[in-house]
Amino acid sequence: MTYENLTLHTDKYQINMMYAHWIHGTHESKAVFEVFFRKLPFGNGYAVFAGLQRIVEYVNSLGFDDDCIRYLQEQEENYDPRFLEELRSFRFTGNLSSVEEGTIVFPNEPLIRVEGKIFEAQLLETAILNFMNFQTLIATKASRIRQVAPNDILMEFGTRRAQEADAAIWGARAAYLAGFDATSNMRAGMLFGIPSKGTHAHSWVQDHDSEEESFYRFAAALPDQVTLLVDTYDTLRSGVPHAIRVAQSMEREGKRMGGIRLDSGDLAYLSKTARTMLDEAGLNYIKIVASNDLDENIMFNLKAQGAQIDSWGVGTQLITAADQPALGGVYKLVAREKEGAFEPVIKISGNPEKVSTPGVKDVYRLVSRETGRAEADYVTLAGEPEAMRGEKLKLYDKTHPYLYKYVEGYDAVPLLRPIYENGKQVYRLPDLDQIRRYHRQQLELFWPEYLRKLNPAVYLVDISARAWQLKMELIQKHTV
Ligand SMILES: Nc1ncnc2c1ncn2[C@@H]1O[C@H](COP(=O)(O)OP(=O)(O)OP(=O)(O)O)[C@@H](O)[C@H]1O
Ligand SMILES: O=P(O)(O)OC[C@H]1O[C@H](OP(=O)(O)OP(=O)(O)O)[C@H](O)[C@@H]1O
Ligand SMILES: O=C(O)c1cccnc1
Repeated sequence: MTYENLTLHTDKYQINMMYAHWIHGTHESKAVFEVFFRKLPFGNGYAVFAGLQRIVEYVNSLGFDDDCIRYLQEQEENYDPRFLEELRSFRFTGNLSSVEEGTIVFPNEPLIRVEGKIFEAQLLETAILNFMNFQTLIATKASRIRQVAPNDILMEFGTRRAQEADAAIWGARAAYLAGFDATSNMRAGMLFGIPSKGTHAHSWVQDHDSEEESFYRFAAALPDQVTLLVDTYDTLRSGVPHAIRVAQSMEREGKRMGGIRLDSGDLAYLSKTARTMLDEAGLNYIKIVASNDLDENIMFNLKAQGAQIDSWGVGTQLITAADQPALGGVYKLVAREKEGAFEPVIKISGNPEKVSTPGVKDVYRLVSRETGRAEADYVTLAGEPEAMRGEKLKLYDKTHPYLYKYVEGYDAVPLLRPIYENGKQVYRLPDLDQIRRYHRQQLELFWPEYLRKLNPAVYLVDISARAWQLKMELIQKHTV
């Protein structure tokens, strides 16, 4: 059963709302939705935005074909056949702006803005959140892992534990854009141009009469930079000595072994002892690769213990974002068309964090000209001129308004880029290596205090006085 069309990759309630709009003749009226998340994952100080390429591919491929129409007809007898006929000509004709992949992002700022016919904008919610939430989560996890091993080789090994095939390949891509060096997934390598890397499994060793024979045969087949897994029987008594013998015999043929891999036991002790054994045998060029349920915390600990690990294979914990398996990004209506103009709308909640910020918004990163570092992100109503003109701004902490700071002498970098205008794609998707470079530049914009893994400083995301005023007015309007 393969069916690639993603048009019905949405919740039924979206189609029901589309239908109800169609019934009442309001389906062509315009609306604006914004995507944001409220809380950073993993206790991290920032998130790494990802998912845009998938969103663009999805929007470009939208189309209700015969199978979709037939299914909708069968599923819901209320749907008028004329509505279903109209779906056949459905395509996205609106505007979509988004933060670029690899951008460092924070809670409560617009990351994607969709402006279009309500009929169209409503359908997109589920898929956009699905792609953005997952990929941003994995990119953020990968970025944390990169932080603890800034100079080592990082390999993504997660496919066998991923939540199915799409998660494996898009997760591999997210990991790469946030700083991993390679993936073991060949399809992700082929589709996205990610370097692929691999060693061998225990089965290779088990499938031979002896470990040593298995090493010789593997090295003979793949002499160029071969990495041997040394923990099948006894790492220090058998695996490492056998690998050393094979490496020495390779040297006699003018070849060099790439590495050994440790996949169990005390990785600090084993790597240090293996390093000494390799060095004493004159094989200091052989790298040590580690794997086994690694994450940024274990890696940090291993480094603190002086582990001699050059290269890390990280699977389950990364690809499943095991310590926080979902990012809570949301897609909220911020304005609707009324009598030909956009009217801001709000969602009130007993939980102050869940009260939405009404109105069509922009977001700027205020980068100090003096230090080259980001001072704050500034969320405005669309078109507010002060930040764009570089005027002195007073930024408040909205929970504790007595806390404020002035910023001036900054460049206001708009974070939302036009991706679609009137349904036409106006953004050229960068290639993955450009995104990786851009992500590295993004990291350099931030003081290390915001980037540290544990208890990072909270970066200021401020909303303009006008946006705040509008929010207060709408809260009052709806609560009296
Ligand atoms: N020195 C260390 N300090 C902290 N954690 C470590 C250290 N060495 C290994 N670990 C981690 O401890 C966890 C448990 O390893 P465990 O001992 O269960 O593996 P194992 O039993 O040796 O191997 P396996 O069960 O996969 O064959 C793994 O996540 C591993 O990465
Ligand atoms: O541990 P992860 O971070 O997910 O990395 C991938 C793991 O997959 C492989 O073994 P597999 O899990 O298939 O078998 P094992 O647990 O017996 O080593 C590999 O040896 C790693 O241990
Ligand atoms: O190449 C490897 O060593 C590898 C790949 C996937 C999972 N575990 C290990």
